Amino acid sequence: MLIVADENIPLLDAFFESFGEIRRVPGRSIDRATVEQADVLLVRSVTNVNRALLEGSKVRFVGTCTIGTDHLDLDYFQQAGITWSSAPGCNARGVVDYVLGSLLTLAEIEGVDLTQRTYGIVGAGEVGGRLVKVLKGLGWNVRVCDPPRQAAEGGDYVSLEQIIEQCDVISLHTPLKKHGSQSTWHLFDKHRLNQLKPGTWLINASRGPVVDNAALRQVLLQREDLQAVLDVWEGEPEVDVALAELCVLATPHIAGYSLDGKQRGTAQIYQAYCEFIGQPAQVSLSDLLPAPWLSHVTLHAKSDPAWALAMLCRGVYDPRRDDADFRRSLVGNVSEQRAAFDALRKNYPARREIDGLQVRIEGDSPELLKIVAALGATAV
Ligand SMILES: NC(=O)c1ccc[n+]([C@@H]2O[C@H](COP(=O)([O-])OP(=O)(O)OC[C@H]3O[C@@H](n4cnc5c(N)ncnc54)[C@H](O)[C@@H]3O)[C@@H](O)[C@H]2O)c1
Ligand SMILES: O=C(O)[C@H](O)[C@H](O)COP(=O)(O)O
Repeated sequence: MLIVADENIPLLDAFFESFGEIRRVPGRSIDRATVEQADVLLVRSVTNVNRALLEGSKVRFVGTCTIGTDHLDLDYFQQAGITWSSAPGCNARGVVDYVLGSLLTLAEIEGVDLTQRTYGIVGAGEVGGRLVKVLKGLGWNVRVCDPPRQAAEGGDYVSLEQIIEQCDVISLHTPLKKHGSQSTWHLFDKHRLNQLKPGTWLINASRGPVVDNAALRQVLLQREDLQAVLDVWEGEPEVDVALAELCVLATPHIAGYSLDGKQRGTAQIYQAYCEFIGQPAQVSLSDLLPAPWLSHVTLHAKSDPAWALAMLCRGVYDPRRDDADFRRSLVGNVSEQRAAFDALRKNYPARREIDGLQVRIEGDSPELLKIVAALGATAV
């Protein structure tokens, strides 16, 4: 049996070698000829998997080791009888950590107290839902917009217009949907961007086209009060360099790139494949994932809560390094810039997740305990 896999998928041997031959290919080079003889195709988000790629091939199972599925033609899979799976939630924690790090950076630059801001989360699924829990756990003021969930479940949601009117910080966590009533293509278009409250911070770690990038560049040029953080770009790996230069933080689609999240993605696809072939899963991620790089921290009860929050988050992950690496790569011609975008992602340092921390508080501090609990870390 032949498994064709994106070379950037971690732990391929550990999870898949018992099933057959694994052929590793750069994700953007996977083409008809590469997959023709494959039984199984394992991808990440950079490979468009559709009729043009698969028709005439032997592929019967497609796994994407990612949360997003906008690169998969699911209607075609159904017509062609191809089983598929994604990895829901696998790297959601990494994105939450990225947003927390971005907020800390913005607060430092702007001299703002994060506890005094109102946060608008657009899309409250695996990523947005976890982010809401962390922010509410910190006692911060949060509004949530998720029309599909609101229609299905009811609950305490607001409209996008209310988010724009009421929030100082807007963080986007919707899937990219190009068509239909819940389309998120250019959800933030020129009109909505112009309506942002003075001083709004806009964070996009969902998919590039959820924000009209050309419009955002124009609006940022006209309105110095707005601050943007972009992890995802229209047309990536090519980015609008002028837009990147206007952002407070600019990163090459690495918000979810924790080691834990990437390995979890492979593990989830392995489990889905075992179900597909009717075999019990025999390999477990817990036997493979290394212990956290930073595990035990002791805080004195008298330490300042804002300092403690920043120290705990940044001790594990600080997006400023990714921003600096990315900015250094924004030189040269377009093909050099595209190559640099992919190289930064391929050679990404092994980063861990904040909820792997174990925190001891020396003395009595309900405020610090609240922070530890909100971050999902363990108080010991
Ligand atoms: N930058 C990264 O590294 C990174 C990492 C993980 C995920 N992502 C992106 O983030 C997206 C969200 O991830 P998730 O795991 O939370 O997905 P999810 O499917 O669990 O949740 C998405 C939520 O968005 C809601 N939604 C859909 N249309 C909406 C709209 N028009 N307005 C408001 N809400 C809407 C859905 O109802 C759902 O609750 C993924 O689809 C992926 O594209 C990016
Ligand atoms: O959808 C996802 O899971 C994320 O966007 C993921 O981080 C994408 O990573 P890639 O597949 O591009 O390596």
